[in-house]
Amino acid sequence: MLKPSWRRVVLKVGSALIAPDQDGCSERYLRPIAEFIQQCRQLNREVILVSSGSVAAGRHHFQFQHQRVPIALKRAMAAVGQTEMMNFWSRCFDFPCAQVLLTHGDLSDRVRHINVKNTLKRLLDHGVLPIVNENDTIATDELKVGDNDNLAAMVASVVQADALIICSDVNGLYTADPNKDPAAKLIPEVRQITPEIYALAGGASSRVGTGGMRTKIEAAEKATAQGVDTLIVDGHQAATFQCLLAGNNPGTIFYGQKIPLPAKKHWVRHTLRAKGEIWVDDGCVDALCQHGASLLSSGIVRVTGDFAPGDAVIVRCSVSKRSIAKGVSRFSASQLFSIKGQHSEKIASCLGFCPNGSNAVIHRSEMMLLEKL
Ligand SMILES: Nc1ncnc2c1ncn2[C@@H]1O[C@H](COP(=O)(O)OP(=O)(O)O)[C@@H](O)[C@H]1O
Ligand SMILES: N[C@@H](CCC(=O)OP(=O)(O)O)C(=O)O
Repeated sequence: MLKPSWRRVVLKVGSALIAPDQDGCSERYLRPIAEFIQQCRQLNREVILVSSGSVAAGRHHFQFQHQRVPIALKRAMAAVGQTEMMNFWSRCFDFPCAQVLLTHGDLSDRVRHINVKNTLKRLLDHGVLPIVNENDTIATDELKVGDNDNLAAMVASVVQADALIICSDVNGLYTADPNKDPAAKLIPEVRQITPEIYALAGGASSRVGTGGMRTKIEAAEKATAQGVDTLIVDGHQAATFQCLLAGNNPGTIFYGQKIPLPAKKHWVRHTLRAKGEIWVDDGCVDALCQHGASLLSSGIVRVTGDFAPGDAVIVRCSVSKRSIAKGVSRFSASQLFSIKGQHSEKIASCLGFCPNGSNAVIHRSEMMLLEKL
């Protein structure tokens, strides 16, 4: 059941709905989705659309028969398909649409992240429908989110949505891929995303989808951590949208956590990518996990990777090798190499300066424990 009070929703539409025949955009499934968006707005509910499909929509302009498309050609397909897709959506509405193309780099840089947030807010305030996609034409592997399920979850966090609705070609999470296992059963509700839930997910079975069920569960984990209810629904069926408008769940609902993660911690945990690892001793693991302490240099045994101050890192136990926490390091890898194992008072003499006036290597406000020990 959807919360009756929801006011702002992120709606993600997969490629198989935009260009089901890989022959340009098709109206077949988009009309009922467009009507749903219109009806939401009439009910004073704000919608942010995350639309996949630039590659699938642009593909027919290129003479290329193989299934595996080279990346340079994919970028070109995305460039032409994105305009077709935007034109298509714009024609569905009598209010303005705005194209918002993002990469992971835009969401992991704090200033650009805030710019994205402010722009989306202004668009919503002025009645414009934001239509978000990954900037596939320029995104490199390091800068890419890689799939629009995770991108939609990051957007839901940026705009503090009440719900994330992922429209797919399947009506929810099943006990196994229903396209492969006819005995698979729909799971209508998920309260906790555990490794067992991830184990149910297979890859994409359509020729156009990216990521399959796994990326949808990752998206649900990101969104629910910030209190956002997440639904996976079948975007092929007009009845799906009537059901949603009536406040019912037509597929699988992952319930938002009752105590959402604070925004900064959520960003560290679910948006930033770790650039290295800090290996710590048992005493340090205990201080972090049992006493909520900040990470100090004295507990550090080893540092791997190349990171700068402000980059995210994984904290790992040097004995069990388990990942303990993720946080923002206030020191670079090379600085930590000089101060590892040293008491905090020695930092200034080891480095010749104290880089940021603080002794914590990772302050507890910028660190997330990854598992309960
Ligand atoms: N446990 C599962 N439950 C439902 N679908 C699954 C599962 N495992 C794998 N899938 C596959 O995931 C597909 C949806 O993902 P994908 O093709 O990436 O769609 P989209 O374009 O909507 O993102 C389904 O068509 C289904 O074949
Ligand atoms: N950004 C890509 C879509 C990536 C993606 O996640 O696709 P899908 O699995 O169909 O939602 C595009 O517009 O072609």
